[in-house]
Amino acid sequence: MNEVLRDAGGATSGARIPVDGPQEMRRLGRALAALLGPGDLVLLTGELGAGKTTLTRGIGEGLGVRGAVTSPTFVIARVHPPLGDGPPLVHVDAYRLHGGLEEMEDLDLDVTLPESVVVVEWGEGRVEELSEDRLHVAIHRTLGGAGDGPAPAAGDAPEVRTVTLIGVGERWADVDLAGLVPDRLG
Ligand SMILES: Nc1ncnc2c1ncn2[C@@H]1O[C@H](COP(=O)(O)OP(=O)(O)OP(=O)(O)O)[C@@H](O)[C@H]1O
Ligand SMILES: [Mg+2]
Repeated sequence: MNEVLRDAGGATSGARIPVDGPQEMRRLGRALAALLGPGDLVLLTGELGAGKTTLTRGIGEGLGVRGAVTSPTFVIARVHPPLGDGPPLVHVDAYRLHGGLEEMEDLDLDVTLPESVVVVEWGEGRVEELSEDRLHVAIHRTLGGAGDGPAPAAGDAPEVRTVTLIGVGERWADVDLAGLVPDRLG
């Protein structure tokens, strides 16, 4: 079951969603894409290999953009143009974005951020100033239900992840993040 998170002020909304395997992570991305529009900023956090790019791949599929989303290893940002009339997806790997926001603005993308959906891996603490409204998505590995144990060693533990979504700002105040259900893969 998804857990609803809400702060007293009401300007922050959130949810905690269990995700069982990479396929389901993609399907969650597809479902999330249905909530996203031009100007939206999504910040992804989670340790190496947590599933940030996998989630972004699903977002790209859900938005209907050109090109499969892959790890932007050799570039800081990649623009995926829309195939239909939706927004482009700008996928940023901020891991090496040491100059922070200015460097991001200097990337000389051929789309503007207000017309795009911008998804930033490792974005927390680096690009918040791009928008007052933003969606923080944190991916944690969990040992089948036992919340706070050490991260399981690769290969020998249940591949369950927990995705925590926190919407910051008015944009997200009334969005039903807890209602997100991983989409079917078509
Ligand atoms: N929910 C999940 N459960 C199990 N495995 C997953 C899940 N999501 C993704 N994976 C797998 O974990 C591996 C790493 O995923 P991915 O590249 O998306 O991580 P990442 O967070 O982007 O890593 P990096 O920090 O290197 O950018 C992939 O093999 C992917 O299939
Ligand atoms: Mg990645």
